[in-house]
Amino acid sequence: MKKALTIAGSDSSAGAGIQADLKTFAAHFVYGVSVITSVTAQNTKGVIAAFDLPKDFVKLQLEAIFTDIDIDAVKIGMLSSKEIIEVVSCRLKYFKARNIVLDPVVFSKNGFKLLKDEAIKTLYDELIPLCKVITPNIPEASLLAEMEIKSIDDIKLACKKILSFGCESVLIKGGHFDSDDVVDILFDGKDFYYFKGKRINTKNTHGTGCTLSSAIAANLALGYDVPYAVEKSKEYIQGAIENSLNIGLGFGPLDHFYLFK
Ligand SMILES: Nc1ncnc2c1ncn2[C@@H]1O[C@H](COP(=O)(O)OP(=O)(O)O)[C@@H](O)[C@H]1O
Ligand SMILES: Cc1ncc(COP(=O)(O)OP(=O)(O)O)c(N)n1
Repeated sequence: MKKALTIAGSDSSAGAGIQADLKTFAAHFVYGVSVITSVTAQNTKGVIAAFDLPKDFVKLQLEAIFTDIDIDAVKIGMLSSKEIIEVVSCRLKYFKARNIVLDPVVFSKNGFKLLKDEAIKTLYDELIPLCKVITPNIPEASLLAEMEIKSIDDIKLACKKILSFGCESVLIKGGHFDSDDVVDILFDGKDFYYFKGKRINTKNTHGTGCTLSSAIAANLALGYDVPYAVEKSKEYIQGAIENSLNIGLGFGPLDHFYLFK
C-alpha cells in the first residue's frame, strides 16, 4: 500500500487540516500518517484560536515517521511559524522526502492568520525549493508573487514569479475569482495546464484547499505525474463540493467519501 504524510494543523471540526487530509488519503486508498504542527479550536464558522506545538515536538514526530515508514508523498499545510518551517524543511531534506506538495496556507476562511508575517521569507528560502507542487489560492499567490491578481494573464505571471523561488511546479487555484467556471492553472516552467470545473453554488466549502492538495499528494504517491495527479484531484474535489455536507452553522465540510455511496 502507498503511504502519504500530512504535516499540518488540527481542525477540531474536521473540515480542514489534518482531519481533511487523512480522509482524503483514505478515499484514495493511500495509508495516511500525520505530523501535527498546531492545534486549532475551530468550527464551521471559523478558527477561534491556535496553539502551536513546540518545534522540538514537531521534529520528534517527523523523526518517528521517517525512521520507520517509507513515505511516497508529503502534503504540507498550516506551518504557523518560522521555527516550525525551519524544522520541517531541515528534516524533509535530511530524510530525502519525495513528492512534496505545499499548500501555503496563510488565512482561514474567516480571516484568522495561520502563518505569521515574519515566516514568509523562510517559506521562500527553505521550503519552497524542496517542493514538487505548491498550491496557493489567489490571495496567497498575490502575497507570494507580490502583485495584484485580477486576470488569467496575472495568474500566469504570478506562476512564473513563484516558480522562480525554486519549486518544480505551481498550481494557482481559481476558487476566489468571481466567474461561472472555476479554473485552476498549473505551470511547470514549460507548459501551462488549465483545469476547469463548473462553479458550485454552495456555502459548504470548508477545507477545499486542504482537500485538493492532499488529493494531489495521494495521486503522486500512487505514481501519477503532476498534470495527471492534478486532473484527477480536480475531478475529486468537484464531486466532494457537489456532495458537501450541511453540518454546523457556517461553512460546512466536503463529503470526502461521495464516490463510495
Ligand atoms: N464553488 C466552487 N465550485 C467548484 N469548485 C470550487 C469552488 N470553490 C473552490 N473550488 C475548487 O476548490 C479548490 C480550492 O480552491 P480555492 O477555494 O481557490 O482554495 P482555498 O480553499 O485554498 O481558498 C480548487 O480546485 C477550486 O477550483
Ligand atoms: C488547521 C487548518 N489548516 C488549514 C486551514 C485552511 O484550510 P482551507 O482548505 O484553505 O479551507 P478554509 O479555511 O478556506 O475553509 C484551516 N482552516 N485550518
